[in-house]
Amino acid sequence: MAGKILGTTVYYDADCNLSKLEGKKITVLGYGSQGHAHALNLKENGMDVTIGLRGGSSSWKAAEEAGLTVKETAEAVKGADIVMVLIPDELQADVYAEDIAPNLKKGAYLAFAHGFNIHFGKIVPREDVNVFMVAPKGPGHLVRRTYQEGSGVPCLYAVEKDPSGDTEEVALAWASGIGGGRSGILETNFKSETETDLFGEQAVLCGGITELIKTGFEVLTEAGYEPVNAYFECLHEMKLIVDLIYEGGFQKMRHSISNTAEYGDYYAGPRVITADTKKAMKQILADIQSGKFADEFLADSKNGQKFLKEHREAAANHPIEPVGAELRNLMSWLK
Ligand SMILES: NC(=O)C1=CN([C@@H]2O[C@H](COP(=O)(O)OP(=O)(O)OC[C@H]3O[C@@H](n4cnc5c(N)ncnc54)[C@H](OP(=O)(O)O)[C@@H]3O)[C@@H](O)[C@H]2O)C=CC1
Ligand SMILES: CC[C@](O)(C(C)=O)C(=O)O
Ligand SMILES: [Mg+2]
Ligand SMILES: [Mg+2]
Repeated sequence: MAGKILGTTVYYDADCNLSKLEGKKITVLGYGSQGHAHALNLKENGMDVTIGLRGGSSSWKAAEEAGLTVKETAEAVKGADIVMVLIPDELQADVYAEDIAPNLKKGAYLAFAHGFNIHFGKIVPREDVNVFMVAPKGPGHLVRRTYQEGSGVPCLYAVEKDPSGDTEEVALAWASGIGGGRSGILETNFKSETETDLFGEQAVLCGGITELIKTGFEVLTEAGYEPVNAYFECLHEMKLIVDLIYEGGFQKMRHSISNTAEYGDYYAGPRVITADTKKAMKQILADIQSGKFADEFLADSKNGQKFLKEHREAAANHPIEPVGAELRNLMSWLK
């Protein structure tokens, strides 16, 4: 049953009322990482789900093959009781202005999996519209996979506007319907989710970890060591070590490694992540809080994603990638 964890309210399936979704027309915009997971999990929970996509979308066929009704965005929004916006953040404001706002019925629920556009004021819904967020704390493909396996990814939820008076119940039902209530649905607000999510992915989960792995790999290979050894030490074992931390904290991981490794951990870690690194992280957070990051990210999108595409290409051509591709061929369980 519902409770508090470290001051945050947490709900489970038993606290959620799926009937808040039953009989409602649900539209999920986008059939990508999050879109396919929300749509399929809700459909398997008996909900009436339509997918909205742009004409000619590469996702159209996959959604239809999964047994979902697919319509162009504006058509899919018309008559919907709940519209969950699961298209890329940088496109949402334009799609909202062109296809969603003119077709969103009075009193509808407008939902997001990340607070970016509401928090930074890029989307400002009408006063009659209920606005909530269900943000899974994990990639969409795991939202789907864990649901199929019988568990679920924990979700944050938040309510921004509640003219109907029951938006929190609808949000909790959504989070439960996609599997979040099996592990926990935690209350937050749009500001906190947006800023912590952006900080996490930039400084630690995506930006931080890939730079750490890449730099370690470069140091070893530039010193003449075999790329295979460098890959195992800096990338392959990362998952195994993080799995132990995930299961039982730093203590479980340090219990499992040798004393040599544990001594080296305390001896060298603070030389890699220094006071300067912390200072840089604080600046990253400040740029998120001020909206500087959001504006630069959106400007890059309007500029044909020049920054994103150049960096995507450079990363794909880094020497660690062919080494990984070859080594993963040895790992039959990854196929
Ligand atoms: N990825 C993740 O795991 C997480 C994402 N989120 C949030 O979820 C939201 C969706 O992200 P994510 O799942 O990564 O998105 P994806 O990039 O995976 O979604 C792409 C989908 O959106 C469709 N799409 C693109 N442009 C349009 C358009 N103009 N009109 C209609 N459909 C369009 C694409 O179709 P096509 O291009 O074929 O037309 C495709 O189906 C974001 O707010 C994100 O921050 C939150 C938590 C985790
Ligand atoms: C860590 C990246 C993420 O925030 C996520 C999967 O939670 C995202 O935006 O994709
Ligand atoms: Mg996230
Ligand atoms: Mg994110």
